[in-house]
Amino acid sequence: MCDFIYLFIYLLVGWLVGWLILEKGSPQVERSCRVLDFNDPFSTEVKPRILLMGLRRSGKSSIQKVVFHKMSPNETLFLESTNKICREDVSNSSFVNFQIWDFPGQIDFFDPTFDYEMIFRGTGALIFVIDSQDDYMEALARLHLTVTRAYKVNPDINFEIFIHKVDGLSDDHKIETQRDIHQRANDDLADAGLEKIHLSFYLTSIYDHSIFEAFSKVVQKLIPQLPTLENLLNIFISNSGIEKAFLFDVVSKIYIATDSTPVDMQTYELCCDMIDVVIDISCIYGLKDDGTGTPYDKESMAIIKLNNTTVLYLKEVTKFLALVCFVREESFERKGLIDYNFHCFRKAIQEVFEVRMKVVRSRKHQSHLQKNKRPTPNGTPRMPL
Ligand SMILES: Nc1nc2c(ncn2[C@@H]2O[C@H](COP(=O)(O)OP(=O)(O)OP(=O)(O)O)[C@@H](O)[C@H]2O)c(=O)[nH]1
Repeated sequence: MCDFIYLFIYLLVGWLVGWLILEKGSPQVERSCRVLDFNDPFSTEVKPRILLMGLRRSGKSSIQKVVFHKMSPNETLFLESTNKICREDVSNSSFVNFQIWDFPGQIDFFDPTFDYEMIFRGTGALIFVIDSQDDYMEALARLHLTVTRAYKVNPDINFEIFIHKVDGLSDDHKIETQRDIHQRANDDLADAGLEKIHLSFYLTSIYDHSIFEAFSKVVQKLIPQLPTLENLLNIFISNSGIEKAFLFDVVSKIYIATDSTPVDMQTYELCCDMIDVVIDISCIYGLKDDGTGTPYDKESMAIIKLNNTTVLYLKEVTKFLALVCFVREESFERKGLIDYNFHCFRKAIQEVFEVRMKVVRSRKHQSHLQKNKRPTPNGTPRMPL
C-alpha cells in the first residue's frame, strides 16, 4: 500500500514538473498562427521579421488581428492577454513576405535564458507600441532599453514607434502627445550618446485607417524593390493622365507602393473601401454555385464614379496585388490608353518579380551548397545530394 502511495506521489510530482517546464519555462514561440502557403515560391525563404513590442495592454495583439485577420476593432475588447511569443508568417503577395512576432507585454526579454540576440539579429523592423491614453513614462523607459539593446545587436533595424489608441484624444492633444513622446525618446537617446539611432513616429488607432497606413509604411521599408515599384507607378500615371495610384496587397489592405505625389488619408480610405466592396461582392456573387473558385482573379476589376468628377479604377495585377487609381472623368474617357499602359505596367511588375525569384533561388542554392560543404560531426565530408 505504502509503495502505491509513493508511486502516486512520484507520478504527480513528475507531471507537475513537466507542466511547469512547458507552461512557465523559458518563453516559447508559438509557430505560425497562420498556415504557410507552400505553393508560394517565397514561403520558404528567410523572411524579414517585424517585432511587435510594448507594455501590457498597449494594443499589440489588436493591431495584428485587425490588420492581418480582418478582426473588427470592437472584437479586440475580448482579446486575452498574450502569454507566449506568437509568430505569424505573412506570405500574402510576391513582395509582402515577412514574419510578425507578437511579444507578451509582461515578458522579460532580457532574462539570461532568453536569446534576444538571436531575435534581434534577424529583425527588419521593431514596432514599439505606446498607449497614448495611459501614462507613458514607463513605456518610454522600456522603449529606451529595448532600442539600445536591439541597436547593439543589429544597427540595421528600423525602429517604428506607434503612438497608439489616439482615437481617444482631441486633435490638439494628439499633436502635443506626439511632440512630447518624440522629444523625450530622442533626449534619452542623446543622453546615452546614441543620437544616431533614428526613430519614426506614427499616430495610430485600430478604429480608423491610420493603423493600415502606418503598417504600410513599415512594410514598404522592408521591400528592396520599392524604388523600382515607385518609378514604375510614376511613369504609369504621368503617361495615363492619372492623379494618384496605389499598389495594394488586397488581403491586408497594406499599400506596398504609391507614386511620388503626397498621400492623403481620405484617398487611402477610399481605396480601402473600394477593395472591401470588390472582395465582398465577388465573394457573394463571384463564386460558383458549389462555392469553388476565387473571389479575386485575373478578371477582377471595378470602376466607381464619385460625385466629384473623380473615377476610382481598380485592376488585378497579380494573385494578391491590385492597382487602385484616381482618375478625373475627362481623363477616363481615354480608358483605352490607360488599359494599354496598365498592360505594360503589369508586364514590368512581373519582370521585377522574376528577377526577385531568380535571386531567391540562387540564394537558396548557395546556402544548400554551403550546408553540404560543412563536415559532418565525425569529420567526414558530406555526400553531395
Ligand atoms: N481605444 C482603443 N483601444 C484599443 C486600440 N487598440 C487596442 N485597444 C484595446 O486595448 C486593449 C488591449 O489590447 P491588446 O491587443 O490585448 O494589448 P496587448 O498589447 O496585446 O496586451 P498583452 O497581450 O497583455 O501584451 C483591448 O481592450 C483593445 O480593445 C485602439 O486603437 N484604440
